[in-house]
Amino acid sequence: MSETAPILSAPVPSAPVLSVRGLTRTYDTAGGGLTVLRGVDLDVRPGEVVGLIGPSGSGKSSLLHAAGLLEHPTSGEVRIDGHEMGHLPDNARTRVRLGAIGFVYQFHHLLPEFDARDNVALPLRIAGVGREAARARAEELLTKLGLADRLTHQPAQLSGGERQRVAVARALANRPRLLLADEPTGNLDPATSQTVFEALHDLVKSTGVAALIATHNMELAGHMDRVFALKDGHLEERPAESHAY
Ligand SMILES: Nc1ncnc2c1ncn2[C@@H]1O[C@H](COP(=O)(O)OP(=O)(O)OP(=O)(O)O)[C@@H](O)[C@H]1O
Repeated sequence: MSETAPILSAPVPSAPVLSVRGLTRTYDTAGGGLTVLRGVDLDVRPGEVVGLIGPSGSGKSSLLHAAGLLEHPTSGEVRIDGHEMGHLPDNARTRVRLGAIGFVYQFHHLLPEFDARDNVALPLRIAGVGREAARARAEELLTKLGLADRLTHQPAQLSGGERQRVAVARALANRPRLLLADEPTGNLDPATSQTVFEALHDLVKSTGVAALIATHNMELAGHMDRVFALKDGHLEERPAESHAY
């Protein structure tokens, strides 16, 4: 597969990048069914940074996992670029996930034996991009993230904030349509969180990727385009400047 191979057929005109409708998620537990999502609707459009807040255990990760095609919801629809994902066979869902969706987690999950550039190039190499082209793309992204002088540093030689910026670059390497981030700054001090968020935010705006970011950081949530709180399994949009739980 080349870097430009289409992952999905053409986007449905004017469809959001991510569209979730009537999403429910019930886990089987020893104590019986545990329902954490009770009918979630959400759209995220190109270039939008949408925040997801809510107390621990409210279902933020569950929503991201369903939106990112890592898990099937119990019911409801997940559409990417207007295409319903629920009926796709697993190999097609995996292909969409690898090509159209980028993930950033609280912990960077970088490979310790690879330097920053090769960590970012890895998803491109997996997608079949040649070594030099993959490295060039990695350098371009790392430079945009202010890491031009850290290309050959291994993760252990980077600060926490630098590692998270490398993780952001890796998530965007394949030019995904959708970026999903689960507490991307949850492990960082407030000043570093701000730096990482600003870098991520600028890249979202300049690339037009659609971003959904789960966070406990209300300061950062205040800088997002829209913010939704998960409460009792439902999403409630929070008006600007009042992103409180
Ligand atoms: N595989 C699973 N099996 C059973 N219960 C689960 C499973 N995954 C999550 N849960 C439960 O579902 C609820 C929601 O979990 P989830 O991780 O989505 O919340 P969260 O809002 O992301 O929390 P946090 O902010 O702490 O990361 C929690 O009560 C959790 O224990």
